[in-house]
Amino acid sequence: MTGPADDAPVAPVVAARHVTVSLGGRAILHGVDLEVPGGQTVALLGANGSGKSTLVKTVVGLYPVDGGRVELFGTPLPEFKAWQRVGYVPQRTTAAAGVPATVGEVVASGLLSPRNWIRRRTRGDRAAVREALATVGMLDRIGDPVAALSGGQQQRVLIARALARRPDLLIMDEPMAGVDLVSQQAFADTLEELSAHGTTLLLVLHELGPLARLIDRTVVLRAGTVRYDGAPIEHGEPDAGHGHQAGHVHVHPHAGTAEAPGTPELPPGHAPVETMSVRGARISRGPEIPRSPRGPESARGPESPRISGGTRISPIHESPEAGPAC
Ligand SMILES: Nc1ncnc2c1ncn2[C@@H]1O[C@H](COP(=O)(O)OP(=O)(O)OP(=O)(O)O)[C@@H](O)[C@H]1O
Repeated sequence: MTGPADDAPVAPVVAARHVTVSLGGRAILHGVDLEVPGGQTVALLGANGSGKSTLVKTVVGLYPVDGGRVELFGTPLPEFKAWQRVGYVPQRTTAAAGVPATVGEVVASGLLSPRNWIRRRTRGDRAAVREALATVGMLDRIGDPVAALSGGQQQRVLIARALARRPDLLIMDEPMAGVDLVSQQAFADTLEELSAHGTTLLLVLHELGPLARLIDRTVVLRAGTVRYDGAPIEHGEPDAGHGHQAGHVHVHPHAGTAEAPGTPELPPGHAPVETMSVRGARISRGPEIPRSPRGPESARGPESPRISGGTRISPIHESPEAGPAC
């Protein structure tokens, strides 16, 4: 029998509702709406300066909102405490940051919050670190100083740092930047495995590239507003090279269904899709096509399967201000 709880709507993992953000006295985001249901993989695209990093930083609580609100797993951000469920890899800086730490230490730091920084590592922590490093193909470098790694390898260490806490939501800001092609493919495989286990992925990208096969949906920002939200498209830059008007966006080949009759309407609250080209044809609206096998209910609970079924780490309880691993 189906009880009332079974019928209860499942909250999106990420919900930004009419979010407005100002930085340095300038409005950067202008009423952005974004909902990411559990298990979905969303690419956030847009030109330089369109507000992608600002949006994801706002989602993880690094920037305050002027207006609107953000919810994670159905909880308004000011009350959100389950940061162990969230992994965040910022736009590439450096994993070394002048600190003479080893790869293993940097990854292990992702398991700690400011409140438990000096607690001893448990066996479960060590297993989580090793598993995360194996996932990004860096386990053999666990004892090396991060400063000795290439930029791409440092990026993989930062990704492992986020993976170590086995997040239900993983947000990454341009994770492919500076990563060589072979590593990009390996990284795409890693994300695919995470996604298959129900991890929700929000990825800031300039183009889909090797991640194209994973992407369920693309959202394009322009000048701090959502200009496209729908089927995967390769990139959200104006396409001068193809003779279309500036502002048109290209549809990824997988999005061919956008041409099909009976194209579903965008859900309420989503920005209308601007005119775009689909294999040479012009359409004015694109469907949102979430991958069906993983519905919202697939957002994992605490006992859901993890990257490879390894030893689980103890949950680390953090204060709301502690923020995600980043
Ligand atoms: N801390 C800040 N203070 C003031 N302005 C900022 C700050 N951070 C970003 N901005 C401005 O906000 C706008 C959006 O920047 P943001 O980094 O979010 O864009 P982006 O789409 O991520 O760009 P990119 O692809 O180049 O990383 C830009 O005009 C940028 O100069």
